[in-house]
Amino acid sequence: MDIYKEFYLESAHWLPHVPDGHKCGNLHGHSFKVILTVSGEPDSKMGWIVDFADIKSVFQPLYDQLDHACLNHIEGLDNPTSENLAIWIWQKLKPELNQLSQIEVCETCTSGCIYRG
Ligand SMILES: Nc1nc2c(c(=O)[nH]1)N=C([C@H](O)[C@H](O)COP(=O)(O)OP(=O)(O)OP(=O)(O)O)CN2
Ligand SMILES: [Zn+2]
Repeated sequence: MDIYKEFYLESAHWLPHVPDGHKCGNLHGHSFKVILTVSGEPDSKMGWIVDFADIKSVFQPLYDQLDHACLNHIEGLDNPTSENLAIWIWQKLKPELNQLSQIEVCETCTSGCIYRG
């Protein structure tokens, strides 16, 4: 079974490797949506896989780093595509949240990526 928790980040970025004239080479902002999926079987007594609040707690330090920040200035995010952001979050979160199975990063309402490690 899968459960998920959504987070919303207001962050700025630019993409340093796009060709001259590409709009994403300019500093701009997104309301990023990050969806963390955790998989497993519900505990027989609690009836849940993990408390949603525990997912929130473990993501909070990363949220604090990413929200209202320029992503390019964060170590490891000098090229902050959706793909690289998903990998960055995975690498930081997986050791703390063993049942993490998927990270979805949406840059806009129509664009995003899904990473499963
Ligand atoms: N594979 C990827 N492609 C692009 C990424 C990315 O992270 N991975 N990022 C961008 C830009 O950050 C851009 O801001 C978002 O892209 P896009 O979907 O083109 O944004 P628009 O709102 O302009 O989309 P429209 O549907 O054209 O309005 C670019 N590509
Ligand atoms: Zn962008």
